Amino acid sequence: MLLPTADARTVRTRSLALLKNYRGQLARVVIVQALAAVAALALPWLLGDLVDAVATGTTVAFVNRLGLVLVGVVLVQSLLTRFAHRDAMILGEEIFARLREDFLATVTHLPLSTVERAGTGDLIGRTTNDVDRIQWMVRFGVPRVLVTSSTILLTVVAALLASPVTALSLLVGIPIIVVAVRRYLRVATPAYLRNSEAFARLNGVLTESVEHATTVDALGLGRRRRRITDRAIAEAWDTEVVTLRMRVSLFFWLGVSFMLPVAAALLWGAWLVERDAVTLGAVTTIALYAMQVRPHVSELLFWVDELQVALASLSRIFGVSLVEPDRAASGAAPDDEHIEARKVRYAYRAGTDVLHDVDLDLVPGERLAVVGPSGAGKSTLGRMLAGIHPPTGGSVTVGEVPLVDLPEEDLRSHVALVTQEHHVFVGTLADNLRLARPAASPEEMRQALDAVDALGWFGRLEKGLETEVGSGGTELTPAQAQQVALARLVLLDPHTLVLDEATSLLDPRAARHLERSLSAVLAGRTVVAIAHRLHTAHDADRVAVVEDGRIVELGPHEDLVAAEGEYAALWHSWQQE
Ligand SMILES: Nc1ncnc2c1ncn2[C@@H]1O[C@H](COP(=O)(O)OP(=O)(O)OP(=O)(O)O)[C@@H](O)[C@H]1O
Repeated sequence: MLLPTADARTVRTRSLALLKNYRGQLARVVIVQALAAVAALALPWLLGDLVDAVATGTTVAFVNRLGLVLVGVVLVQSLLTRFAHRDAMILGEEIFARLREDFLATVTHLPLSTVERAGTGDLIGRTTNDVDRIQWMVRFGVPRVLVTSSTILLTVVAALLASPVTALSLLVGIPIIVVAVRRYLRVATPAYLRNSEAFARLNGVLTESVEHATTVDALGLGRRRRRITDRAIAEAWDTEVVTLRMRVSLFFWLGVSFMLPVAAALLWGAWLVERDAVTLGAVTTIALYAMQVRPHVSELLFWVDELQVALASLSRIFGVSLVEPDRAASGAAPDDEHIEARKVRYAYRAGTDVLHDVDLDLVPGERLAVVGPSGAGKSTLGRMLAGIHPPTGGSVTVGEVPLVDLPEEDLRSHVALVTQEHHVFVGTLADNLRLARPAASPEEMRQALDAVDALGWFGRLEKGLETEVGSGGTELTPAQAQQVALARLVLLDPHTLVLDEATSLLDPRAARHLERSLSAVLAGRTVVAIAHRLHTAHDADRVAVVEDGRIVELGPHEDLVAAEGEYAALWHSWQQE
């Protein structure tokens, strides 16, 4: 199931709402551009006057004066055009920045379960390809559409003012444009969608072959992969031919419609001049306007085409904000640190519960180990206890308030999940630590690193907290990355921690060192440890045995061993290993 896409109406209302924030700037761009266009329109007008003056007889001084005025007009027009372009580009950048920030805020608050169900590929496609397409449209398209449409409008108005009868010739291309563009728009969007889908498939096939080249080689799949690739290329080729044919036909008819007004202005003008209905100068003016408006109409239509692609991307981008939130802060505040799960059920897919009415009462300050066979539901229970997903049934509460009723930032100050994924974000070490507590002082961050036994390597960093880390910066080892994550927990300071296989992926030496760091972090907190090595269970205050989504045994290690049940069997077999 993919993330939703917004319908045309939503795209329209959201785009207008976005543009509304820039009403002032938009008006400024249009006004400056209109002034530039008026200056540009003065040229044909003055040239028309010149032709008339020469035709009826005039002085050299008049021609010189008009020449000077023409130079002045060109200068003013260039200056105004420059300002109009600059303002339009700044506006484009600001609109795009706003769109991107809003989108990022939405994406980072998406319910995890929805992203997991949709697959990260869809979201990544939207945050990269679609954002790029919009960027192109907003940065260059929006300013150019403003510029070209205001120029076209003013040219037509100026032509009508200069000589209404002759200006009629400008309209002859319109029926052809309307028919060609309407036909094109009808087929363009589905054709472009098919085209991008075909290229996405081709990309997938190529990436798969390259990424798994050794497997392809080992199993002798070369010929088969080539056949699949050829098919994908053929499909991409076919869709590309369709879109190209579409464009060639469109641009042929547009070319005709652009040339037609110039020819019409000359023929119609000549006919009118012969009958003394208009002057030669008026015909010159209109013919020049017809020439002048051509590139603008052509550019506007180019952007109309690009707009189709951008609108498809916008509907995918706005679609992300249509995802229903999986929680809403109720405003209730927990009055203690007691976490309790009551009749918790959870289904990743509707109708297939992986947890069945789980009850668990955590004693504040205790260490609880969760053990059980693979796929029993341990991690899912851990995620429920940390408030990552809202349960499908039942509730997990802290101080009687459901975890999912707390604002996200409050939730993390109560309970946090520690997994083996420790991403180091691009930025400084301080940026990475402040993710947990934005207001943390350098001293607090240093103390947090000290608490997790990281001062050794930290002391060797020349720039200390200001060291750039993450991809492209100083490379941190997996153990160091994990210590940064643990230092973040110290800063976050939740009273309860859920550890999911926190140290299992590291080599034993690093793991022992990290366990020391970890125990410093765990001191004084309630801890739920999802245990894969039973010695964690042995050291815990209580052990919960999960099987098929149920807690089947719960109690201290000694009691469970004495009871000779599931846990005792696991314990004995682990000891024998
Ligand atoms: N994101 C997911 N989407 C769909 N099903 C899932 C997802 N994550 C887990 N499951 C399923 O839920 C059940 C419980 O999985 P869970 O990871 O909670 O078990 P576990 O006891 O932690 O297993 P392990 O020790 O192997 O990690 C399994 O059947 C698993 O296939």
